[in-house]
Amino acid sequence: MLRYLTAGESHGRALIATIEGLPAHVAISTDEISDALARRRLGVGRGARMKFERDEVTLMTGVRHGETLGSPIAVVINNTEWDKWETVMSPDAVDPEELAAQARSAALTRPRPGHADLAGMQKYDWDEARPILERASARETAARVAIGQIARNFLDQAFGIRVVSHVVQLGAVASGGQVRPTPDDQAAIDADPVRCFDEAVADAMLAEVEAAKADGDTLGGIVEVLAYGVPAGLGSHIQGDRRLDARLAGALMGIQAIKAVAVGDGFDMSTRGSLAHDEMVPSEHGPVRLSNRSGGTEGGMSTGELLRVRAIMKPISTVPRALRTVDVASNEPAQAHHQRSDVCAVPAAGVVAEAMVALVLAEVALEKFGGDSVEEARRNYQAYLARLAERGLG
Ligand SMILES: Cc1cc2nc3c(=O)[nH]c(=O)nc-3n(C[C@H](O)[C@H](O)[C@H](O)COP(=O)(O)O)c2cc1C
Ligand SMILES: C=C(O[C@@H]1CC(C(=O)O)=C[C@@H](OP(=O)(O)O)[C@H]1O)C(=O)O
Repeated sequence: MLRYLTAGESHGRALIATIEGLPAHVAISTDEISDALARRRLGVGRGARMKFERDEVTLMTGVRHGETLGSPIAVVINNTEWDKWETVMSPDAVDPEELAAQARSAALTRPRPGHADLAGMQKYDWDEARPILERASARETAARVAIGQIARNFLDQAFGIRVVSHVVQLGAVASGGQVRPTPDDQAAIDADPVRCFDEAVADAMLAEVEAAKADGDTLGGIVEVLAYGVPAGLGSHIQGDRRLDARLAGALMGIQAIKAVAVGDGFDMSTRGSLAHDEMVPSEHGPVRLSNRSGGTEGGMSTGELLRVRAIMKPISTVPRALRTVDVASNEPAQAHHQRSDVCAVPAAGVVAEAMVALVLAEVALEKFGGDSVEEARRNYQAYLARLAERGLG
């Protein structure tokens, strides 16, 4: 069983992620995790914080001499800005006068539309938004990307499964969707300021971000994650919560600001059956599908075709042209708090989505193949492939 959790506040001392259930001998290094975290900072449209803050990674437990031990892994990402927040975010009680002297400690009583602020203040009994926004912030996604990288290495080393993402829509500018990168294109995608692989629209997407910025507005979009090398038979039809499509959707919807997920042709599938399904014909290796509209899952199981999922991100909630809200201290109309913010984080959301897809795939692959070492997982996987071939089904 694969289990993972993150902890940490946006301006706290550190983010922490733990993951348990990965086998022994997954090759992983601190540098690889740091590189993954650097990728999450990519993309035009991110705010000032991306420039001055660094992700300082320490692999605390579960890894020795570049290999996982099979024991719980704990990763810490230190917040390099901690000295500025030490009083405001102190775990222990602080001198009230010292706290009041800090501009950062001002009570946030004007909840920002689109954020967790108001619902969190209602639910957790707080008079201001700081105790809520600190954990609701997508700063937390750094912790997921860190453990997602270990899951990625496991998938690649045991099964040759590789994940890549690209931006397919930014604001009103959409790629035709037919230009699909492979994992070998990752460097080229990351080099593009909007992480778009479709040269025909990349410049227009960039212009869309600049226009939103000039207007004091923010921008949403759509990312697509592709997983290559996924064998048929991961996930299951036998219970809703075991379905691969349901687990992918849950994991992607669990990312801040993701408001819809489409598996395969997703929202375009409400048409005729003859236009929606993937016909099969015989081949010397068994049945092959003539198309992949399903996006690589049928009946909650992987089909062996390219896994293709999309996540729809809403525009950044903190809009520079501040939105109307209510000051809950006075119940008077007010403008929402705004200090700084990303204009667009869709390119970064793609990197987070890759991590979540990798974690789900690692989970279902371990359910199917088990294994306490990478070698054992690989052997079990190869035995399964051999059995499919023996039956003329793969
Ligand atoms: C990578 C990433 C960066 C984000 N950066 C910001 C930001 O700078 N400002 C902001 O208002 N929201 C940002 N968000 C979105 C908020 O975290 C999110 O909208 C908020 O927590 C409310 O959650 P919900 O949108 O899922 O309801 C970001 C989201 C992601 C995935
Ligand atoms: C720090 C990160 O993202 C933050 C996510 C975020 C939000 O509200 O989600 C708001 C911004 O932070 P702040 O409110 O402090 O300016 C982003 O910078 C990060 O991704 O590492």
